[in-house]
Amino acid sequence: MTATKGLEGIVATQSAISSIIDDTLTYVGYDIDDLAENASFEEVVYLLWHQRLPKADELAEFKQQLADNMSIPQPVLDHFKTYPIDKVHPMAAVRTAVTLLGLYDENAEDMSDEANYEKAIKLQAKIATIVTAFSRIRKGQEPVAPKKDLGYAANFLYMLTGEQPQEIAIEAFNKALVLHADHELNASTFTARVCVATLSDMYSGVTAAIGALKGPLHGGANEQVMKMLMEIGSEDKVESFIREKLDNKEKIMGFGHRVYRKGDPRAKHLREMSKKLTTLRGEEKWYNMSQQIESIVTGEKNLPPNVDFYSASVYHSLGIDHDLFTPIFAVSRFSGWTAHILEQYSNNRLIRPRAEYIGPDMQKYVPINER
Ligand SMILES: CC(=O)SCCNC(=O)CCNC(=O)[C@H](O)C(C)(C)COP(=O)(O)OP(=O)(O)OC[C@H]1O[C@@H](n2cnc3c(N)ncnc32)[C@H](O)[C@@H]1OP(=O)(O)O
Ligand SMILES: O=C([O-])CC(=O)C(=O)O
Repeated sequence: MTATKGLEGIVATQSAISSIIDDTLTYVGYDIDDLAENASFEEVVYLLWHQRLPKADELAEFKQQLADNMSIPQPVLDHFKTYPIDKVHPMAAVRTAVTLLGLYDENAEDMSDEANYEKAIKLQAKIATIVTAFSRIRKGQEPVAPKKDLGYAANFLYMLTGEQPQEIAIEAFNKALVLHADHELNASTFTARVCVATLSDMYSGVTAAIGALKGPLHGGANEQVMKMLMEIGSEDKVESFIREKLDNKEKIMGFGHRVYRKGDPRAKHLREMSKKLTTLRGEEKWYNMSQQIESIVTGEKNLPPNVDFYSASVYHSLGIDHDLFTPIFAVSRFSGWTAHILEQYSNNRLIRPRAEYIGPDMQKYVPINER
């Protein structure tokens, strides 16, 4: 038995949800470029869960179901107030809140198909409220209740700020949600599938996935990218900063990918949005600095940017707090996680690989006073 480090290249399951073939990403066979230009996030969620696009009446009903399920139990809101608020990373808060939410779902343990689909709706609806409510409560603001007549992207921004968002912000945020929704067997989705393959419940599956997304080698990279841009501070400092990092063999956050070789197809959409939004905000420097970093890292290491790189300056331009970038990734990825959980349940087998043992051989127990 020989281990493959990081399971690189191992095909661990079959899935009909999304695919990455020759650097092209599709959701259920629809090219991500097509969906990014044309689809609403709700349509994409429906697509991932049903493996087909909704008809107009189905979409209207689906949007209504999401809007109807957005409010969260008062004890979950109250619980936020008990956190050591200035020390808690929002991803940790969200992880705890999602697990707490499970306690208030009387059908949490019901494993019927209908109950699991309903849980997926509830989770997708409520995660937007959890993230936005936590963001407000930690600033001493009251949470803002969702508006039933707003779409998902608009509602998120509305609940975050308490103000009707501008069309351009809704459009950009919707596109970002579409781009982050699913990505084959990435680390957090794999985590969710491993968890529920034991026939554990959906709340456990998404909680496990949040934990995996949080890390800086995965979803946590978008916050780190903004941290790096802030640390560099200005365009004239980019070159020396990045070259020093590369010389020290440090990783540049937002670059590289386990699967893509030529480039992440989502990055170009975010690059374009970054240019547009930073310009509108009069803060082109974040885009210019990002471009400079891209040209150095691509030139020196042949590593293209991934989805996390330009999403940083996009979210920053939307006025979003930097430590909310990864929770926002989670808001979108809930759709993919729940789609994969439903798929796993529908054709389940325990996921249990083997380890190549490299420890010492057959040792004899030594009594404690002889060690
Ligand atoms: C949504 C997402 O999860 S997208 C990914 C988000 N994560 C990041 O942006 C973090 C930075 N990137 C990375 O750490 C990696 O590229 C990963 C984790 C995404 C992929 O990792 P792997 O496929 O395991 O590649 P691995 O980490 O083994 O790197 C291979 C080589 O490329 C180098 N490398 C990979 N990424 C980077 C990077 N961002 N900056 C500099 N060098 C890098 C490594 O140092 C290594 O070099 P070596 O062979 O000389 O030691
Ligand atoms: O697929 C991966 O390894 C990481 C990624 O890009 C994602 O989850 O969107």
